[in-house]
Amino acid sequence: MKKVVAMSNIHKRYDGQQIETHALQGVSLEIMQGEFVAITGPSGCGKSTLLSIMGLMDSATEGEYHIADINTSNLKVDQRTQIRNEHIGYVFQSFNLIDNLTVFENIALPLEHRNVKKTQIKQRVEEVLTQVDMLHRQNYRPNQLSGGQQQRIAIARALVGKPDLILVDEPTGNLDSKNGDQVMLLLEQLNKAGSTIVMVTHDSRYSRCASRQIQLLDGQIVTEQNTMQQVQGVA
Ligand SMILES: Nc1ncnc2c1ncn2[C@@H]1O[C@H](COP(=O)(O)OP(=O)(O)OP(=O)(O)O)[C@@H](O)[C@H]1O
Repeated sequence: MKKVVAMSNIHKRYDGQQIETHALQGVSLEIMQGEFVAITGPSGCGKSTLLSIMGLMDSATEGEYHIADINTSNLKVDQRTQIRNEHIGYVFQSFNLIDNLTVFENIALPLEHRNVKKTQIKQRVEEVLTQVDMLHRQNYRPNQLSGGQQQRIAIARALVGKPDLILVDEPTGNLDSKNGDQVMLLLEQLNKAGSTIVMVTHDSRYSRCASRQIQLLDGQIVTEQNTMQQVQGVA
């Protein structure tokens, strides 16, 4: 199995005007291809900071981070952007879709940035729309869809470039429980089909859907466990 994430002794310090926050304090972590990892822990423990560093949206102050065997420590900004575009897909709590583009155009965007041919874009976008069961809404705009449907489109957009890693930040935070359950079920299906997923969640019902749970406290990993059981009402 390929190692997708390898973090070694990651620290993150934020310099405030008067105080420095030591948000991550020596996190070491490996994630293998095909895993579904949930990161949990109380507010302020460093979950979003860890996800941002994993997603190359922010840099560690100290430590080494390899994604798909690429050492990210000394990359230039444009190299980081390229690696982010090619290796990582994101799903955010607030969907982050572009309202004046159609569903199809939103999903096509990451492939257009890579200069993929139009015919290939059409084929791949239709493929992921079918996977999330939203092909019939391809000409809609995001504001014509329910929250759950918008999150499925955001998941399709994360999938379209066949990333090594899908990072998911509180995917059910803006959804009612029925739509939240459907989104979690979709993530489980994608993981079973081979996607490697790392998800931050406050919701212990959903974190148990992951095959591995990592709990953070005050910027450090305090417990890890494998969770094989499925959650009633979700699976
Ligand atoms: N840009 C920033 N500047 C200064 N401090 C920050 C910044 N971002 C986060 N922090 C601090 O770092 C710590 C970890 O924050 P982080 O957002 O990673 O926590 P979290 O576990 O995701 O919290 P939540 O569950 O509430 O979203 C907190 O003490 C926070 O105040």
